[in-house]
Amino acid sequence: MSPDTLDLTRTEAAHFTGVARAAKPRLSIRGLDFHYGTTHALKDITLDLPGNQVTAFIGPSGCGKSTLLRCLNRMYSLYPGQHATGEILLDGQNILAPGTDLNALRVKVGMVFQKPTPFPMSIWENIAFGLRLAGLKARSELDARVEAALRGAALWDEVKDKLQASGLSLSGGQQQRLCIARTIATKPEVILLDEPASALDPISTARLEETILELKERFTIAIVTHNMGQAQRVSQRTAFMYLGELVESGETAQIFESPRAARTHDYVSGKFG
Ligand SMILES: Nc1ncnc2c1ncn2[C@@H]1O[C@H](COP(=O)(O)OP(=O)(O)OP(=O)(O)O)[C@@H](O)[C@H]1O
Repeated sequence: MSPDTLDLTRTEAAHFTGVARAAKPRLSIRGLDFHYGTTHALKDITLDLPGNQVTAFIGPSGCGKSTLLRCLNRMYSLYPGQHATGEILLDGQNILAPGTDLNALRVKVGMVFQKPTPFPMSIWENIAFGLRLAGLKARSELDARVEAALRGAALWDEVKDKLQASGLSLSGGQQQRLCIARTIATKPEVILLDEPASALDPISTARLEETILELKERFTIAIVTHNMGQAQRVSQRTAFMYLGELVESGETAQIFESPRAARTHDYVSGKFG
């Protein structure tokens, strides 16, 4: 179901999909279509992600949440046969345009995956690795940036006395915060989180959610989550998707308390999932 099928005016439709309300978008998605070969996975998605806010992508399995996230840093470009059309504007530049510098894009738009993926190296090296690739060499500067990243990911106090221990020796929740530290070390503008707590216990999940709320002060964040409580706790805006379409988006409280579309209501109230 799209706003068109509800017979809305263009202004109402813009309001309905959150385009009119989102102040100062950091990312603007316009008319995005995505294909895996012949599978049409995203259909005419238009959505703004405002800066310094968390936007949650929710919807039933297979609706296209992860695909939408993977468009935002062109992750799909690594795979043959996957193809996006439309526009995704970051700082006014269409990142889907041919000739986009994908390495530079992925520094600006960092990503954290479902399962923690620390490199098999020390905690310090996990973070210094990307900084070195970005050209940093001085040990004192690397130390300072490693510490700042670990503090930003709320991990410093737990690891400051064992920076040379393997990243793989940390708990699952700590590993996920290490991956966040690795991502923020290179100072991205946007952080993409693909079900980052799905492999974590409740205490680690709560810690991660606190970290996400702290990070939004400095970054623009998009999170895919199946957990409706989590979407309400960490996000300021929510986009509900169904069968590759964006059904509606808006402030999180509005989506959960007074959704406009019947299908959104049914999903957030647990009638299907
Ligand atoms: N590599 C792929 N090749 C072909 N089709 C794919 C591929 N990845 C995903 N799809 C299809 O694209 C659609 C959207 O998938 P996507 O993974 O984005 O959904 P999702 O909402 O993130 O689902 P889930 O909540 O189960 O992770 C689905 O129909 C899926 O089968």
